[in-house]
Amino acid sequence: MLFDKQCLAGKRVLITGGGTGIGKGLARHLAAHGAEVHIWGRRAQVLEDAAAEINAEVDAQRVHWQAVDIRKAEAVDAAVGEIWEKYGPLTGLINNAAANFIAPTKDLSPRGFEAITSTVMNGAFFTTHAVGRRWIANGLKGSIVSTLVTWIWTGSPFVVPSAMAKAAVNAMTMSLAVEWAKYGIRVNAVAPGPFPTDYAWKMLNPTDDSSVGATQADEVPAGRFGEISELGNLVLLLQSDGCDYITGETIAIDGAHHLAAPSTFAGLNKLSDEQWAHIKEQAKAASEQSKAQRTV
Ligand SMILES: CCCCCCCCCCC/C=C/C(=O)SCCNC(=O)CCNC(=O)[C@H](O)C(C)(C)COP(=O)(O)OP(=O)(O)OC[C@H]1O[C@@H](n2cnc3c(N)ncnc32)[C@H](O)[C@@H]1OP(=O)(O)O
Ligand SMILES: NC(=O)C1=CN([C@@H]2O[C@H](COP(=O)(O)OP(=O)(O)OC[C@H]3O[C@@H](n4cnc5c(N)ncnc54)[C@H](OP(=O)(O)O)[C@@H]3O)[C@@H](O)[C@H]2O)C=CC1
Repeated sequence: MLFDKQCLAGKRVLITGGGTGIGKGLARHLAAHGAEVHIWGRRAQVLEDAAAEINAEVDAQRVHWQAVDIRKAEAVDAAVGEIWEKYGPLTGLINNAAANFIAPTKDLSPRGFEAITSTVMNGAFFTTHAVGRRWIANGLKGSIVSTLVTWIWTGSPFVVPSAMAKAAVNAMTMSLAVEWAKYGIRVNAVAPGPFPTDYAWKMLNPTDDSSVGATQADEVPAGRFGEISELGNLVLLLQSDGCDYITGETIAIDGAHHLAAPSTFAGLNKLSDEQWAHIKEQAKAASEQSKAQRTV
């Protein structure tokens, strides 16, 4: 193990979207290094199962969950208040929840745009605001890390609402790093390349035709996908007290993918309307399955 098993003892970190994929991997990694972790999502059973799984692994009740829709500012504020009252102040926040699907921009409806941007941009702001203003009011320092993506620098066709909203969270990162440095609040972000997770791949690579650049391991100069433990180590460092002078940074962790150019969805330019209809049908089927489990 690279870091001491207890290096995050005394830390209390909230991870939005912590019940699945990367968020769950980060929850596991931080809990395995001694942190108390709070995970959010909209499906109670998914969160309960994730918390139970990790707690069994670490042999302690270190992971707690709340069903919260981060698009609802009042629900976010109430849930953060509940953590403060029941457990004590958070020391860290990971803005990780997101929504996304690939689609030709000309065919996007306003509601499709809103579904993605309200989650990625508004959700990250509401959570950051609810946590940050409590830190400031209580005179506490804290660490915020947002999970972005390298297309904040390159842009990417066919995921325009995501690219726009992630770029907005990058702007929030740089802006608040300056505004909140005097309170001891650090605001950073990570920009992962491809780390295949179940749901993201159903949304971004739902059919054989959609297997292009951004989701292909052989187009990563490092020749492989990322491993969540690597991302976990980076986030752990940013959540520890070991590098407090880093703030306002977005750190790529992508095996040099975005520097090598094919890491966007540009390859989807060749698809026909029929192929797009099939992609939408497959992605929507996955969404419907997940929506049926939502409790908020
Ligand atoms: C340079 C780049 C290098 C990087 C390379 C790395 C490669 C990977 C990079 C990955 C980066 C980011 C990844 C992610 O963010 S993956 C996250 C995936 N996870 C999720 O999306 C979880 C949450 N998802 C959801 O909640 C749903 O799936 C959904 C996104 C659909 C939102 O659900 P919601 O209930 O809010 O919305 P509705 O179902 O009511 O739909 C709202 C409108 O959107 C339209 N819609 C929905 N799905 C599609 C689709 N597949 N195609 C087109 N349109 C869609 C839907 O019809 C609604 O609109 P209308 O009412 O007008 O019909
Ligand atoms: N996988 C990859 O290669 C990459 C991923 N990323 C980023 O990493 C993060 C995690 O993605 P990944 O693990 O792959 O995908 P997942 O779909 O597994 O994770 C997204 C999580 O967000 C939660 N979520 C979505 N909407 C809301 C909402 N309104 N309120 C609360 N929670 C919500 C989902 O839970 P629920 O639906 O139950 O609410 C889910 O747990 C995202 O920010 C993504 O953009 C960045 C680059 C690459």
